Amino acid sequence: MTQDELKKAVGWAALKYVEKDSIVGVGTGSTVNHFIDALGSIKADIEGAVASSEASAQRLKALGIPLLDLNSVDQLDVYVDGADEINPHMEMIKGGGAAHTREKIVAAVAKNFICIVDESKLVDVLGDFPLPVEVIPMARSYVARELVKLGGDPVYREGVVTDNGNIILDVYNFKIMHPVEMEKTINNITGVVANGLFALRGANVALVGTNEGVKTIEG
Ligand SMILES: O=C(CO)[C@H](O)[C@H](O)COP(=O)(O)O
Repeated sequence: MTQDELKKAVGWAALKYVEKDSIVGVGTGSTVNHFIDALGSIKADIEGAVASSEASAQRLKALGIPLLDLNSVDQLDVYVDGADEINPHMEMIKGGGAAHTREKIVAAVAKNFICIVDESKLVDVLGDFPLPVEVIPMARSYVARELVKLGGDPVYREGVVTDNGNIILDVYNFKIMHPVEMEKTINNITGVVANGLFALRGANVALVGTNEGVKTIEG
């Protein structure tokens, strides 16, 4: 199977976590795009969706799925999203699509985070994928210097402006042995909006697309 076929398989498999008449938290990315297509097939059975990005919102809207503002929702049953890396502790790196800040916010409101990935995203130690950090534009150089002090090599993602009007630094060469501590440390740098580590709030379930079928890992 191609990587996109594996993504499609997990996108559709995630439907089984969607409760009737519920509001669904929806992530961002090429794997989630398959989940959005799947959600379109049951749109009459759900109340609507909360999107973690403008891109996902557009896609949901195009399929006629009602969009809700997160501020009007107390709790979501599920949040479904992809990841750039996931380790055996269900900790992730996200933000390859520059959407991780809103993804963290929507995930925070959800009881269960269902992570949908193809098997290339499974790792033992996070950090081969450069860690995305969303930064207030005027703090770019200061934050970059602080990230160098932590041992990373930050690179400005040219031409990318997040949905929140900020910039992204991708940090190379971190071997992230202690994701929770690293997530807190980077978030404490003044000027950082959010980093792409999802360790304080990891996934509850991972659906992994493999050539042998979709595997379910529970956290
Ligand atoms: O965090 C994300 C976007 O900010 C995505 O979930 C992550 O980049 C995975 O994307 P894809 O499903 O396209 O491989």
